[in-house]
Amino acid sequence: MTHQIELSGVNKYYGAYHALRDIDLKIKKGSFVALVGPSGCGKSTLLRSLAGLETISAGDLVIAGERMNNVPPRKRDLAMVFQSYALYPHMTVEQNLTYSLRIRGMKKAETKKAAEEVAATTGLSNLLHRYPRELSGGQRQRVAMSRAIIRNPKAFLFDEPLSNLDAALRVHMRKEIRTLHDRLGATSVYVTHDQIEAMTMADHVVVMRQGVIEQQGAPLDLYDRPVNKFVAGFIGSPAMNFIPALPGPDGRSLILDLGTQQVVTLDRPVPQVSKLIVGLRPEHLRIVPDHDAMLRLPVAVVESTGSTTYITSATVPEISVVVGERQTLSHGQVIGLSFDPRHLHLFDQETEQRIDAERA
Ligand SMILES: Nc1ncnc2c1ncn2[C@@H]1O[C@H](COP(=O)(O)OP(=O)(O)OP(=O)(O)O)[C@@H](O)[C@H]1O
Repeated sequence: MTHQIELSGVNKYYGAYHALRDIDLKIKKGSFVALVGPSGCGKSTLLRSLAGLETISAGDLVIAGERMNNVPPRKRDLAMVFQSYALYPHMTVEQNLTYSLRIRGMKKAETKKAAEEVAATTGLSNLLHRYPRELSGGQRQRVAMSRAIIRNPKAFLFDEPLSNLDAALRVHMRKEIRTLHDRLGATSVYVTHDQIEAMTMADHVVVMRQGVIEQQGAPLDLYDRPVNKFVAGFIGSPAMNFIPALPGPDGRSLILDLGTQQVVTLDRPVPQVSKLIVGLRPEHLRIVPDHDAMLRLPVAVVESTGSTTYITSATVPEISVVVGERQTLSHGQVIGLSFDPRHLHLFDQETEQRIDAERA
């Protein structure tokens, strides 16, 4: 069996509110899947439905080949890791780790051995006798994960586990969770609203909006070929620039509306849709001498972090540009920009769906 978890036609209502709409999702054994989307899109509801903390209203949920729609959470054999670590404060790390084994009647000697084994994997061997209040945020997070690992579940379900941690620790824990996942050969489902977290940790990213899966696939496939304007704007940081445009009369150019009109000529036919949106990622724009420029924009703001310069144009819509080199630019100065036409994305302004030039 290659799929550890399969959802087909899953719908969830909270009263009249339709929180999950026709969800089809297949999660391969051993894969790391991230559910990502803005607040309220339904990602926690989906995760909680897998865990059995919510009952689905329609559709099928199959885990390791068994239909699980009405199976209670403890019989699903999944382990949930929350952002609030939910550790028992009056228990040591070892007692926290072995609690679930003890209530199932496992002998003391065996639970001790199991705790030591897991602690060796997660780097907690020296901390087994401490209480949660004696641990750092990262260590508590590791205890929470170890407590899930010790149960040897069919899959790990993570609900925004890193959102309480500071930025540096979050980056560190990202790597730690991914390394653990690889070492254990586990199946993991990870909820986050942070697209960078999703892109860097997961093999398969599921982008949700208003209870619907908008797109799913390998992280870089979503970046390279977003199916609509929503996914295009959600994946990538800083966000993709969107410019209203009309097809030019020669069939190979676009008339961009940046307050003033600017015409760019492409290497391919432009789809003859009455109104388009052009998508250009900030990192795909280059500053070039005026005679090579495809676009000319006045500069509004220049911010430099040392390694990277962020430029914002004084146009409507604003255009963001990210370059590696340092720039000495002044407010109001006009810069020439160029880009590889392969990096240009086109969307129908009406439907906001991607349009491919080949289909024109
Ligand atoms: N028990 C409930 N009763 C009614 N509506 C609910 C309930 N739980 C969640 N919802 C609604 O369902 C929608 C999806 O909620 P969910 O918690 O899954 O979103 P989310 O994507 O995880 O958001 P966040 O990132 O803010 O946690 C929201 O509009 C929420 O208000």
